[in-house]
Amino acid sequence: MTTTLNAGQWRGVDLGTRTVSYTERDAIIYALAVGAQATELDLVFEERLRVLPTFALTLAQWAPDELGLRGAFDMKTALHGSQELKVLAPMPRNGEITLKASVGEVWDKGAAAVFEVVVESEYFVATWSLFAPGYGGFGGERGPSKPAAPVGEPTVTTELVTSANQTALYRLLGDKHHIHIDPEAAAHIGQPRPIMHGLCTLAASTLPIARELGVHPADLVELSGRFAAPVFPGQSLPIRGWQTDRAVDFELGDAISGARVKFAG
Ligand SMILES: C/C=C/C(=O)SCCNC(=O)CCNC(=O)[C@H](O)C(C)(C)COP(=O)(O)OP(=O)(O)OC[C@H]1O[C@@H](n2cnc3c(N)ncnc32)[C@H](O)[C@@H]1OP(=O)(O)O
Repeated sequence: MTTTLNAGQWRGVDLGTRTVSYTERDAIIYALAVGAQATELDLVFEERLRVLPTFALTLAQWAPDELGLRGAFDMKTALHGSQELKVLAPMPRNGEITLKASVGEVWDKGAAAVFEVVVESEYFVATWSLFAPGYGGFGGERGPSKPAAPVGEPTVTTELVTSANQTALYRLLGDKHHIHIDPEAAAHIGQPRPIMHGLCTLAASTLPIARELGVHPADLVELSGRFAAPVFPGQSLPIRGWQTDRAVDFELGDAISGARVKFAG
């Protein structure tokens, strides 16, 4: 461990403000990386482009990375545990966004610490939860427990089909952690081969759900979910959802639990 602070002392630390820029090309590559089809012109054609709100999360990847770089946890063993996104306004097709990041709560799970990183902008507020084995035991609060399993039969059933090349494409948007591309780095966290980015899997799940509901995926206004088990590129997983109006509580196989997506309208 490279830090002199215990995990709990990172609570509330300011991680800085950055202005990031992107083009239509970035937003289209992102849409393809989370499973948009060539026929979904609103997602892949500059002239009709609507930016997927989850694209914002790739622009903010520097924030959880900044906490790791400052030495709060070992970036080679920490995993993305869960994510929340609240959309405040639609993203422009291109331009600049200013993002302000800070550490939220730090939960003490005994064998691990869970660090929350909160990113705020005029377009969205997002919270990353990073699961850091070996950093618990600092005498902090345990925080939220596992989400309750949904009750009753699902009202939305569909499937997430991932492709063998998906992480190789998704990483070009900014999350270049080696566990998603390098078998040696994956082996270091006990995985037989590179694993999907949690944010790619979570965002990709919202496209088949939107198709089932007959809504536009760019109308997403809320998204959250816990990464319960790794997903491998090329895997297909069932989505089981429970719909209330334009919101769906869902789980993705055994990989994402306690998830929720809500669309405007
Ligand atoms: C930089 C990396 C970027 C990435 O994108 S990585 C890819 C996406 N992420 C993943 O693939 C992670 C998949 N999830 C897992 O492999 C496992 O899931 C974990 C290793 C994260 C945890 O599993 P285990 O060590 O067996 O933990 P437990 O015994 O189930 O729970 C211990 C406490 O930790 C809380 N917890 C478990 N999982 C998570 C999570 N994903 N996010 C936040 N908290 C978590 C529980 O609730 C519980 O605490 P309570 O006893 O208080 O209930």
